Order: sequence, then structure tokens, then C-alpha cells
Amino acid sequence: MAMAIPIPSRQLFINGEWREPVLKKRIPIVNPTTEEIVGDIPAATAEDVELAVDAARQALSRNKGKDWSSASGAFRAKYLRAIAAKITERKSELANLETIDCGKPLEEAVWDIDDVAGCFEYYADLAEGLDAKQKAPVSLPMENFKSYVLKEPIGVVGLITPWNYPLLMATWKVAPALAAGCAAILKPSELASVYVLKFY
Ligand SMILES: NC(=O)C1=CN([C@@H]2O[C@H](COP(=O)(O)OP(=O)(O)OC[C@H]3O[C@@H](n4cnc5c(N)ncnc54)[C@H](O)[C@@H]3O)[C@@H](O)[C@H]2O)C=CC1
Ligand SMILES: NCCCC(=O)O
Repeated sequence: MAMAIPIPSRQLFINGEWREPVLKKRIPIVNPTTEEIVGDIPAATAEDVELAVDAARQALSRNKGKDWSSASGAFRAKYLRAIAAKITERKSELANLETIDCGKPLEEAVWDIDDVAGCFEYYADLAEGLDAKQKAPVSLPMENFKSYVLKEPIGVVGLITPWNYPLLMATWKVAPALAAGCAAILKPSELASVYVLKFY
């Protein structure tokens, strides 16, 4: 059974800071076990999405991309591993929140958190592997031409994730996006967002 722990009150996290939604709307959080309203989450609208997209575009081009999108995979991997370590450190707290938020048994929530940390580690490995694959030559039948493969992030990505594995499914999208050097805008499920808002 989940412990009674405080439900964090959160705003939208945009451009590195917590911001109230433009239209100031909130959505109640219902604990599925007791059907009690235990808090609320911010309700983003199109106005907030515009702000998030602008911020994400700026983040990608900051310092001519050197800060993130064109940084090495090894550089990005350090952040992914740091996230994995923080998740493991806070496993108990996060598992309890997930159980309160989406109603799954605590034991399953604990497995999910281990999976989340493992997923960030997995994509950290892939990010490191990217560096060796950059500019891999492609053989051509003509000697006058050279060709190579350049792996680049696609840019800003929008990630819509479900309620049933709140942080794990967010991680399945966030970790590869970050490993590739994208800037991600995450829209977790309105039915189970506490846990995701708490962590990210
Ligand atoms: N549910 C799962 O176990 C898994 C889901 N996924 C992926 O996660 C994503 C969501 O999964 P579902 O199972 O559909 O979850 P779901 O039914 O919980 O989520 C649907 C979400 O989409 C949102 N949504 C629907 N239309 C929207 C729109 N026009 N604009 C913004 N948000 C909108 C809803 O608000 C809701 O939060 C999909 O990409 C799916 O492939 C991947 C693996 C497993
Ligand atoms: N449909 C989500 C599956 C999650 C998992 O394999 O752990």
C-alpha cells in the first residue's frame, strides 16, 4: 500500500521555470483507490504550447547548438545517466506517488521506477555510441564524390504519453529524444501527471 505522502503542487515547466498556465486553468487529481480529490495539476492550452515550442526552439539553437543539439552524444549521455541516478535515489517517493496517481499496486510501481532508470541508462549508452557512427563513409561507385552519414536531431518534438505507466512511458519518449539531441515538449496524461511533473 502507498504511504500517505504530500502531493506536490506544480505549474507548467517551460523555459527552465515553473509558470502558471496562461488561462490559469487547473485539473483535479483523483486518487483512483479512494476516489478522493487529492490536489490539482495545471491545464495547458494552445497558448502555453506556443510558449513551450518557442522556448524549445531557442534551446536547440542556443550557442549555435553547441549546448545541446550538436553537442557530442557522450556529453548528452552524462545528463541521461545523472537522471537515472536521481530516479534510483528517489525510487520510494516516486513509486508511492505513482500508486496514488494512477492506482497501480505499489510493487508494480517500484518495478516501473527501476525500468525508468534502466531506460535512461540504455539511451545514455546509445547516445555515446552515436559519436563513433558520425560521418560514417558511404562507398560510392565514383571516386570523384565522397558521401557520409551525418546523424542530426530532428528538432523540437512533442511527446504525448499515457496514464497507465506515467513516468515509464514518458521516459520511453523523453530519453531517446534527449539522446538524439532533440528538445522535447512533454504532455503527460491529464489522468496521471503528478509523478511526471514531480520529476521533470
Ligand atoms: N498505453 C501504453 O501502455 C503505451 C502507450 N504508448 C504510446 O503513448 C502514447 C499515448 O498512449 P495511449 O495508449 O493512447 O494513451 P492514453 O489513451 O492514456 O493517452 C491518450 C492521451 O492523448 C491525449 N490526446 C488525445 N488527443 C490529443 C490531442 N489532439 N492533443 C493532445 N493530446 C491528445 C489525451 O489527452 C491523453 O492524455 C501513444 O503514442 C502510444 O503509442 C507506448 C507504449 C505503451
Ligand atoms: N505498454 C507498456 C508496457 C510497459 C512495459 O513493458 O514495462
